[in-house]
Parts: sequence; structure tokens; C-alpha cells
Amino acid sequence: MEEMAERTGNPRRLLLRDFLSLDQCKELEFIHKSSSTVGYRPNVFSTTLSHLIATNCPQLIVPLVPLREKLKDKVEEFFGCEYELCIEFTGLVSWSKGASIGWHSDDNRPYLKQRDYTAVCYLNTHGRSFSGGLFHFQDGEPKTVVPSAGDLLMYTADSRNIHAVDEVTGGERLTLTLWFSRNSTHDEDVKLISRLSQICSTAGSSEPLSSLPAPASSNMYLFSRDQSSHQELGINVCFARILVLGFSIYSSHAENDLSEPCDLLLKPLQLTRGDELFSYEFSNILHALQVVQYYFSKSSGLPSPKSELGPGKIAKLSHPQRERVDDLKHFLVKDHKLPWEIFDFTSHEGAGLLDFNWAYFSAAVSAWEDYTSEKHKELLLSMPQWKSHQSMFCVSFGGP
Ligand SMILES: O=C(O)CCC(=O)C(=O)O
Ligand SMILES: [Fe+2]
Repeated sequence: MEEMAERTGNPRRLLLRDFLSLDQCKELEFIHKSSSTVGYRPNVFSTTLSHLIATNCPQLIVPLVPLREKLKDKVEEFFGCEYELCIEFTGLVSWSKGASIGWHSDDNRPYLKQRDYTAVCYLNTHGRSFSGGLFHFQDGEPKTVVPSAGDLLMYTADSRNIHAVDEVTGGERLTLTLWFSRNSTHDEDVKLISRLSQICSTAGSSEPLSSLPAPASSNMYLFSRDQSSHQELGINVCFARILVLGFSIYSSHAENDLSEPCDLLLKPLQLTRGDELFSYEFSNILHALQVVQYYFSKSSGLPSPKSELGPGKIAKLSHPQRERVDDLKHFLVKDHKLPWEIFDFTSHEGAGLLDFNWAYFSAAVSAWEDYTSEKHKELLLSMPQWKSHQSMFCVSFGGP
């Protein structure tokens, strides 16, 4: 642990090693890579809690709740806050090749003045998952922070902490970023709980799997190399992530014309790999992406499938089916190199990730369902307490 308090006056920053475990980092990576949208700055992708709610995945907030709580406690303790802070914003943020930010403080806009403290948790490691992307403070120690999975950097959001981040030159740099405020009118929990109450009261509480992911509007997933360039050259980032992991998509939908190929991603579809078609029907691209990301996040930790893959689970693509797969890919990805340019992990994470086994994948479909319904149950059990406290916190369900 390194403490970087000023000799006199209030502390201004702290770098804490191994604040999160690698398993926690992996779980957050799964959530981000299966839910992210195109962010506000070029080559940045983000997953906010309100977006998880809006895409009918409120259960994915559950793993974040204890981590937010632990972070807030740490920030309050280190900065010696006399009263409780509120969390103004929580986001999973990833930066791809080309993303960077120049010298700034985090409260440097009139509408950001409520931000008092920043916490950045690094979820992956420089040199392993990405290159570039070093963090620098303009003055004081530490001068440079080399992101390493599990480390936490916290600092006051004011001009005592002017900082910048070098351009990412490859891979995908991932963080969990929170801002804290002393001003409780900026508490994100209040807004989130109000939206959660709306969807949790309309959903049948005994039917956890009514919570299949529902993609947001297509433009939120549309990435283009240069944001001013022609929209048609943009790609859907959910589809791009599926492609770089070695899959493609088969849609049996009746529409023969591909004038709105993006709409096909909102309908039931199947996954293909090479010339093989997986029989399971996913309800839409976001559902397929979640299972794919779940499989890769668990790559070695999935329980061994109980039996060999049953008959009929995998079929060879017929010639016309193959053509449909290729046509869809063609229509959705005009710029063929782009998915690999933005989500180029193979040069960093290594090709080992691409070892693939359908029996394990098939087991991942049900493991994902179990994970989803377990988190969903936790959410529903927590809601009454969250509502009455207007705050999201760890509710213990232990017996008396
Ligand atoms: O990701 C980081 O290391 C810091 C990013 C940053 O400065 C910001 O989002 O304001
Ligand atoms: Fe910043």
C-alpha cells in the first residue's frame, strides 16, 4: 500500500494494490463486454447501471453492489469524510486503440462541479490486455500509474489532481470508474431505484427468466471509425464482439431482403462457428452475446459437461444457410477489418482464448441461465430494503 498524502493539509490521492480480486475483475469484464454501448468520446465504450436496467438486465447490477459499497467506504475513510458521500456515477468503461484523454481535473465543467472524489479500479493489466493507456498526474507522486488488474486509484476530483491518460495503442483497457459527491441531490441510487421499482413491479416476481436481455436502440451500439464518417460504415458493437470471438450469426427470419439487417439482430437468431450451426435459438443479439461472453469469462472454470453433446445440437450449415450467414455479415460489416481493429485482443490475451468446445459452450448456456436467475432473485429480495433506504447496499439474506 502506498499513501500519497500531502505532508500538511488534506490527503489528495491514494493508489491501493489488489483492492479487487481477479475473479471480481473477470466478472465485471463479463458484464461490460456483454452490455457496453458506444461512449461519448472516440473509441470509448461504456456500461452504466441505468443502461443495464434499460436493457432488461437489472440483475447485472447485483455483482456491482458490494464493490461500490466497499469503494465508498474506502474513499470516505481515506479522505476522512465527516459525512456520508453519495455515489454520483458508476460506470464500466473500456478504451480501444486510439482512445486517450489530455490534462484535466474531473470536475472541470460547470455541470461536473458536484464531483468531489474519483475512484478508478483497473480491471485488466497493461502489457497483457492492452498497450499504451498509462495514467499520469501532472505533479506529485505517484507520477505515473501503470494499470494492473485489481488496483484502485482514488483522488480528489479538483484541480489538485490534474491528470491525463496516454493513447491506447492496442487491446482494450478496462476500468470501473466511480464519482462521489457530498451533495446528496446527485445520488445516482435514488434515480436507479426508481427505475428498478418500475421494472420489478411489472415483471412477474416468480419468473426470473422473464429477464432476457433486450437491446437498446441500434444507434447506441453503432461504432464508426470516425464519428463524422458515413453511418453506413459503422458496425454494431455486439455483432463485432461476437465476430472477433470466432462466431457468426444465422437468422432464419422470413425477411428475405436485408434492407434493415440491424433489425434482424433484435429477433431470434442462432450462432455459427466455421461451418457449424448451434441449434439453440437466442432471443436476440444481446442474449447471444451475454452467453458468448459468459463462456469465455469462465473458459477454464465451467463445470465439465455432464455428457457428450447430445445429437442434433450442432448441424452442418447447408449451402443456402451459409450464404445467409455470409450475406448478413456482409451487410452488417461493410468495413471488414474494423471489428478486429477495435476489439483486437488476440495480440494481447493470446490465441488460447479461442480454444473452443461446443459441449462446454452448451453447458455455458445453462450455467448462464442459472447465474442470471440467481442474481435476479437476489435483486428481488434486496429491492424492498433498497426502496426504503433509497440506497443500494448488500442485504444479507442469512437466517435469523
Ligand atoms: O481511466 C483512467 O485511468 C482515468 C480516466 C479519466 O481520467 C477520466 O475518465 O476522467
Ligand atoms: Fe479524469
